[in-house]
Amino acid sequence: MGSCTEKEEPAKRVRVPGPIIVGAGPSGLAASACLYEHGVPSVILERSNCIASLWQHKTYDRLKLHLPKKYCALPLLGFPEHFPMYPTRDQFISYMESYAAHFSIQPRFNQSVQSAEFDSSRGFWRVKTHDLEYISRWLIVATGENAEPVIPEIVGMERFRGPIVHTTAYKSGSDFANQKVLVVGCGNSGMEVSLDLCRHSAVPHMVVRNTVHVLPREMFGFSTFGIIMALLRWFPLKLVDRLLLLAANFTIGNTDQLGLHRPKTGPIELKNVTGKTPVLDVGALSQIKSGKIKVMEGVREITRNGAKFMDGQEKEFDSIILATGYKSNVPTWLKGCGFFTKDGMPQTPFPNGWKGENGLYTVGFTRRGLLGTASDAVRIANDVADQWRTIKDCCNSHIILLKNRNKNKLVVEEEVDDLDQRNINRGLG
Ligand SMILES: Cc1cc2nc3c(=O)[nH]c(=O)nc-3n(C[C@H](O)[C@H](O)[C@H](O)COP(=O)(O)OP(=O)(O)OC[C@H]3O[C@@H](n4cnc5c(N)ncnc54)[C@H](O)[C@@H]3O)c2cc1C
Ligand SMILES: NC(=O)C1=CN([C@@H]2O[C@H](COP(=O)(O)OP(=O)(O)OC[C@H]3O[C@@H](n4cnc5c(N)ncnc54)[C@H](OP(=O)(O)O)[C@@H]3O)[C@@H](O)[C@H]2O)C=CC1
Ligand SMILES: O=C(O)C(=O)Cc1c[nH]c2ccccc12
Repeated sequence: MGSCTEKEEPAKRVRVPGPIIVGAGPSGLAASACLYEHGVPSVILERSNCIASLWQHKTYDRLKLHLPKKYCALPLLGFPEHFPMYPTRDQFISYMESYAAHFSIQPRFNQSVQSAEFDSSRGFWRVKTHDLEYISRWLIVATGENAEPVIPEIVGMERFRGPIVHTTAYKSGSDFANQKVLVVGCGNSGMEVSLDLCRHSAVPHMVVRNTVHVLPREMFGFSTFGIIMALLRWFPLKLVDRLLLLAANFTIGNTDQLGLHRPKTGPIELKNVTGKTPVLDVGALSQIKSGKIKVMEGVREITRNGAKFMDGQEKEFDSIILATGYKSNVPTWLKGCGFFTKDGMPQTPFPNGWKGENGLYTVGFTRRGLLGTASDAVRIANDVADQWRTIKDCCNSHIILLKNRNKNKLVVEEEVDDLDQRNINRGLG
């Protein structure tokens, strides 16, 4: 038994000359690669045992990118030519693996960051995991907008006799074959999971409690996202939204009759303002039209055998899938810093949310998918590289002078001299 008076062992300290990056998803890898290109070493700390863990561990088998690959490429190295326009999950993971290998990125796995705090007296960040404390002048937050599942509290949930799983744990409809399944949520996950369930002879009932924009993934032979990007170059946002909705009405018809009512705000304006992604339909809509996916109003309560709905209906279900989205986890570990909202998103909106104070940066919090990640990563690397060069030049010519005059400024520089740069690039071996 441990006693309260027992002294805690001080954590072993690792001095990192370049930035510490938290998270080895696409954003962390992109930031590290861009820094590497500038000759700046970095260390990535990842809680999981692999890169792109969201994609490897928390997504379903049938997942494909829903934007064309050219809009999902990370900086400096694109997708292989032979990949299809919409790469599969496995192809995306293989792209991430080659990306990391190409830029010699070797994250430190099983290093879940428990706290990070700026030590203003020393001028550096202290980043703690269960066994180590990392120290650096720069901290790059790359833990993502999807770090944790959102699990709503629905009345009666504890009573339900069947399984309740979030989409992060959903792999395939084969686990639900011939079942009646309640899918809570109608974002891209809810739609795609419902479609997958149909393909495994399950009967999905999808809860649509609110308004939702559904757009076809392609219109007139072009990707809808490509059309959006092209229109945005020429026209104001509101006009682009109106054109988009005209075209969507023409191609998929009025979704109102299906119980899918559109928000008053257009799809791209809504995405920019709230982060709510429009559904890019890959087949769910035709299953809704044919009645194979049943659209339900909001859930009033979960019962032992099923659910009661707002419109008074009651139905039995074998399983419940929560397609209720994700949230950031930054507030749980980043301490004493007002840069993030209580929801773990940067206070400053895009495109200026990538840089905070005291060497703090964020990559992948733009609500603009992998395009946003790429834009952040390039900016961060340019900014850090400028400081890196200044420090190096300064250090080379004035090292003795500085050592005597300003000890604080030298903390990082002494470490640069101490550590073997090649090892650092490779995640400290
Ligand atoms: C199902 C799905 C499909 C998507 N499809 C597309 C698409 O087609 N196109 C597009 O542009 N965008 C898409 N997105 C949005 C976005 O591009 C992806 O979520 C992308 O993975 C974001 O990359 P990221 O590195 O910012 O975050 P993540 O991929 O979530 O990576 C963050 C990493 O940080 C780690 N981490 C979290 N907390 C800690 C901690 N405390 N300590 C250490 N490590 C930590 C996590 O384990 C994870 O590995 C999709 C999102 C989802 C959920
Ligand atoms: N192929 C691809 O590339 C895919 C991409 N994605 C992306 O992943 C991200 C996350 O998507 P997703 O997982 O769908 O999450 P979203 O946040 O987009 O959607 C969550 C859904 O759950 C609903 N919801 C939340 N709580 C409740 C509740 N208590 N009762 C009823 N409904 C509830 C929301 O409704 P409300 O609007 O009323 O809050 C919304 O419909 C998005 O950016 C998406 O584009 C996801 C899947 C596939
Ligand atoms: O899939 C996502 O989460 C994305 O954020 C990709 C994305 C960025 N901007 C968009 C506009 C319309 C549809 C998807 C996206």
